Amino acid sequence: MSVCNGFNNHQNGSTDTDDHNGCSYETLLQTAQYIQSRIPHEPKVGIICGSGMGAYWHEGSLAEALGNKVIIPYHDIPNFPVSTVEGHAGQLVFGTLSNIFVVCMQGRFHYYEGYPLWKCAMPIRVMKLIGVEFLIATNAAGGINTAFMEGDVMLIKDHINMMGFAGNNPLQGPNDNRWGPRFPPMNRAYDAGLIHEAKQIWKQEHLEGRLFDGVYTCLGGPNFETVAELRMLKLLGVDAVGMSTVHEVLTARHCDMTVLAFSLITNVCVMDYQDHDTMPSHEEVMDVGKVRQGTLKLFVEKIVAYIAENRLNKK
Ligand SMILES: O=P(O)(O)O[C@@H]1C[C@H](O)[C@@H](CO)O1
Ligand code: HPA
Repeated sequence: MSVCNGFNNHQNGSTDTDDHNGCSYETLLQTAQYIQSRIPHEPKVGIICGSGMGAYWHEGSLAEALGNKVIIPYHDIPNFPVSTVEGHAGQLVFGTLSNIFVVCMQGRFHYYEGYPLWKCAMPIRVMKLIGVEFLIATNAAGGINTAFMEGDVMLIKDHINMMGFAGNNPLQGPNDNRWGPRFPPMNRAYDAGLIHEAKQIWKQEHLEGRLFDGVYTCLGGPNFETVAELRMLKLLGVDAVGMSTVHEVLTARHCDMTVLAFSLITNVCVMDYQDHDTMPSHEEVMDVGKVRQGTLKLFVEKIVAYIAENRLNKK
């Protein structure tokens, strides 16, 4: 058995960050085989439940709503990282949603936790190996677009890979063609058809609140941004800023998954020096997530139903 460095695994407990391309295809096959031995079906849709969408085991979360659940804590999964963010449940939850078998990542991995980007995104490759074709990634983000208010939802139509500008990319290092090509295109990272359908669903279901689309960027965190940084991001065309998702989407597109992603705007970014009272906090992020999780749960459920009826087996 090849043991991969850099994981809090059962074998070595090490956190070596040098091994930047992480685990080999063969090692992740072992991870996938462990998971497959615990579940009754292949999930075709993977859902990342971020801070805005029940990363916590709150009653009423999407993961809790799955039928015939199989729950696998991350710490039981060979080669998997463990969640360290306050409140993140840290488990894969399998089960039925809209009559198909799906997997929810309840809690994700962030760069600021000390994990390199390839490791933050490694669960995407595991999802691929167990059968996932469609990824729905959700996150909490700060609203930079001045039209945005707390509680709004932004479908991600594109991203700016700020960390990539600095040479930090989950795909760096040797490329294994079994995952995907050395130079993957990213101009259609977010599926335009799914974005269109998601907007239709929001309207048809009369979901509560406002839905936008826009450009997301991920910074390394863990600090929230300075006023000058936010102003710079605004100039660059960023609508919402967070600390995740981009590296997951790069990894998912590299292995040819279809991606839909959205941000819950949990706070309006403080863009001027006169505002002495407003300060973002993780507590606020969790609170807004809790308030909005019922609506987002319904949203995702309907999107999954659409995928099941119209997109599965048609890729
Ligand atoms: O996991 P996501 O991207 O939803 O979480 C955001 C970014 C930080 O982890 C956290 C800040 O409160 O929320
Ligand atoms: N900045 C970065 N990440 C975030 C924010 C923010 O304002 N809100 C929630 N996640």
